[in-house]
Amino acid sequence: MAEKKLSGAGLRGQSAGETALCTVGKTGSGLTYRGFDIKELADKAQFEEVAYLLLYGKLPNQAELDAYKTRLKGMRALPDALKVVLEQIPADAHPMDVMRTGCSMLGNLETEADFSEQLDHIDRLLAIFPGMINYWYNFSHKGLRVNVETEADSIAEQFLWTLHDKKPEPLHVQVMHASLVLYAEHEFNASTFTGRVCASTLSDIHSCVTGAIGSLRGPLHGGANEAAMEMIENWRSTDEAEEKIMGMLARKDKIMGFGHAIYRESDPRNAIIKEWSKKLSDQVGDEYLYAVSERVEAVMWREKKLFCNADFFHASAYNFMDIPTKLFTPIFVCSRVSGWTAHVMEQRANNRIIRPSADYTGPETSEWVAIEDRP
Ligand SMILES: CC(=O)SCCNC(=O)CCNC(=O)[C@H](O)C(C)(C)COP(=O)(O)OP(=O)(O)OC[C@H]1O[C@@H](n2cnc3c(N)ncnc32)[C@H](O)[C@@H]1OP(=O)(O)O
Ligand SMILES: O=C([O-])CC(=O)C(=O)O
Repeated sequence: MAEKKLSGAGLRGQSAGETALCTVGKTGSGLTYRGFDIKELADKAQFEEVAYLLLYGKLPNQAELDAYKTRLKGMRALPDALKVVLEQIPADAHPMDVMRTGCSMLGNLETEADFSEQLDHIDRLLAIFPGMINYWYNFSHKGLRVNVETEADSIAEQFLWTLHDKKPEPLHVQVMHASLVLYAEHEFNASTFTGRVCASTLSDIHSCVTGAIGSLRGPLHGGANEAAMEMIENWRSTDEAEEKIMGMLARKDKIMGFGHAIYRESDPRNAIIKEWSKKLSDQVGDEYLYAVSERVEAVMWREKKLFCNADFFHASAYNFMDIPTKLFTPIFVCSRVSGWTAHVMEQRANNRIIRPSADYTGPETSEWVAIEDRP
């Protein structure tokens, strides 16, 4: 199978370094983490197993997994000073800005003094992020100071538990595990590359992750799951969806949740999350959202040969689990922090400052004009 032609702007098709963490689109549509196929990981692994694989270099055995989960469970508490900051952030703030601020604040409170401490800080970020965003969400939207030191067994369960302030149902936890596995790592995508550039200056781990959060926020990257939801939630029938998509294509609008910088004919994560979305749709008795999503998928392929990326069916899947749309991209952060930080460690282990060149397009020479003589 021919690979997608990768050339032109956006550094497309240029190698910007080496990684042992992930391959994307090597066979046109494949995705592997340290050689493991994404389908197998999403079907069989808990998110903590995948995080361990990325961060510690191998799949954990049962004793290692149990110990890792216990370690993460013990790292969930929010420092009081972080709670104070979270309580200042208004309800109409974007939750990705809350993630960015929360991560940065933690960097002030628990600064990485030496790279030898990196794994402690990384595990702390993994453990704290779900409770951090949901503490802010519940406080700002409901005046509730939610307990983040729950009995949740995993990061997947912790997210849902701290969001809804109760133990979630097993099916939802299973879907969250799969979702977090799918989002964990993706080679040199924009947010990971941001993190690596920051790491290459020998900056601290919180700066690397804070920068990566900022890059993930945009609708061309992680923000697409929210943007897709905001689009499809307005449509009550498949015919309405088709009519609206045709109109958007005629106006040359970008359809969020479609297309990819590397994959050519499909994103392997889509089939997996789509299947979960269908299961959840049946469970909640949904009458149109899944069908609307499927019609949009069919029309986009028929009209443009554009396929759903990882974000599109995540929108309906999260919606069926009663997750507010504005929290979709923060879930991506709770997962991708594993990949980002694995890349930071990889960069640090074999570092040279990332500093490419630019093709200059400005004037050859400019003549100085005194300020009083300028037009
Ligand atoms: C987890 C993730 O981050 S996955 C990505 C999430 N982002 C989105 O879903 C946003 C929508 N998609 C996009 O904007 C793009 O497909 C990107 C940013 C993902 C990739 O961008 P590129 O690599 O530049 O796309 P690509 O080179 O394949 O584009 C080819 C053509 O298809 C068009 N196209 C690509 N995606 C879309 C889309 N979603 N809707 C409409 N047209 C599109 C491009 O505008 C381009 O048209 P042109 O040749 O007339 O300029
Ligand atoms: O690889 C990319 O460009 C975007 C993406 O799918 C991801 O980061 O998961």
